[in-house]
Amino acid sequence: MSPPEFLSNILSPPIQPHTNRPHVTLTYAQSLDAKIAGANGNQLILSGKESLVMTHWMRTMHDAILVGVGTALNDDPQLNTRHLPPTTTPYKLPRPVILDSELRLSPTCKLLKNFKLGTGLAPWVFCKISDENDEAFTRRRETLTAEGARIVSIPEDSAKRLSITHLLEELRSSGISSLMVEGGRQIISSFLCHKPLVVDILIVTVAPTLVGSSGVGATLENLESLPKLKHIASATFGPDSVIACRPENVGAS
Ligand SMILES: NC(=O)C1=CN([C@@H]2O[C@H](COP(=O)(O)OP(=O)(O)OC[C@H]3O[C@@H](n4cnc5c(N)ncnc54)[C@H](OP(=O)(O)O)[C@@H]3O)[C@@H](O)[C@H]2O)C=CC1
Ligand SMILES: Nc1nc(O)c(N)c(N[C@@H]2O[C@H](COP(=O)(O)O)[C@@H](O)[C@H]2O)n1
Repeated sequence: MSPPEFLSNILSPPIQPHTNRPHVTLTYAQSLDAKIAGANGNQLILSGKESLVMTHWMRTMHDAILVGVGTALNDDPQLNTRHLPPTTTPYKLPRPVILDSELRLSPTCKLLKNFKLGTGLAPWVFCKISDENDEAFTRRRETLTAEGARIVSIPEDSAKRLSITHLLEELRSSGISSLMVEGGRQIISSFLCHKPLVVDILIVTVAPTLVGSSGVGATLENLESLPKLKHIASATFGPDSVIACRPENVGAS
């Protein structure tokens, strides 16, 4: 069993990292009207089973998979490869990575449960550099560590968000060559609009569904902040269209 040709063509395994950061694949599923979730952020299963399998193949092709704490709290994701066909050789599992300044991740989340059951890698949780007198923060750190998470403190950027530059450098020096970023909305915007560009490839599944104006849109940013894209490839998986693009001028190592 191997990934669909669509993926092996555009991600040419093994995916090559840059000197100081992993290769970054940004991916998400959206409705025809560009919504990634329902009203109040309700999780929607937009992908049909064929494109979901494609996404799980994509997960096996990356060393790590990142979501924001908004998604971790809202969806309680597993970020594993359970939709792939059974096989005798286990599939490579990506390292779960969560961006979580305040350590709000639940100690009972599925990512930590899967780690304890031996069905997932220990999550790496990136947080802010805290004041050592912040006892509540220290307690949350100790609790998550006891449950198996690796907690990594990194600086914030000028907008008081965890610095994507520091995150990517830290991942690269921890042996992560390829990172798949799955969302949610704020994370998609931060990665897409980061200067210098850090997204190597954008792979979007478009499901033939309408969500309406109460849904959560894929990006928060205005047109001027968003990169120009060059189309790389498209394919259909069941009823869904999957489009791969590369931001123009990405690639500095
Ligand atoms: N259809 C799809 O493919 C997907 C849909 N979703 C949907 O997206 C929604 C969640 O999106 P959203 O609420 O925006 O949450 P996100 O998952 O984007 O997480 C955002 C949080 O991450 C933390 N964070 C830390 N550093 C950064 C940074 N540099 N940039 C951005 N965020 C950072 C912040 O919390 P703090 O300040 O506490 O650190 C922030 O509030 C859910 O409804 C989910 O279902 C999610 C993934 C995929
Ligand atoms: N590919 C895809 N299609 C959808 O319809 C989705 N809602 C998502 N969401 C992302 O997948 C995470 C859930 O992963 P698990 O099924 O728990 O492994 C969710 O948190 C989003 O990141 N993706």
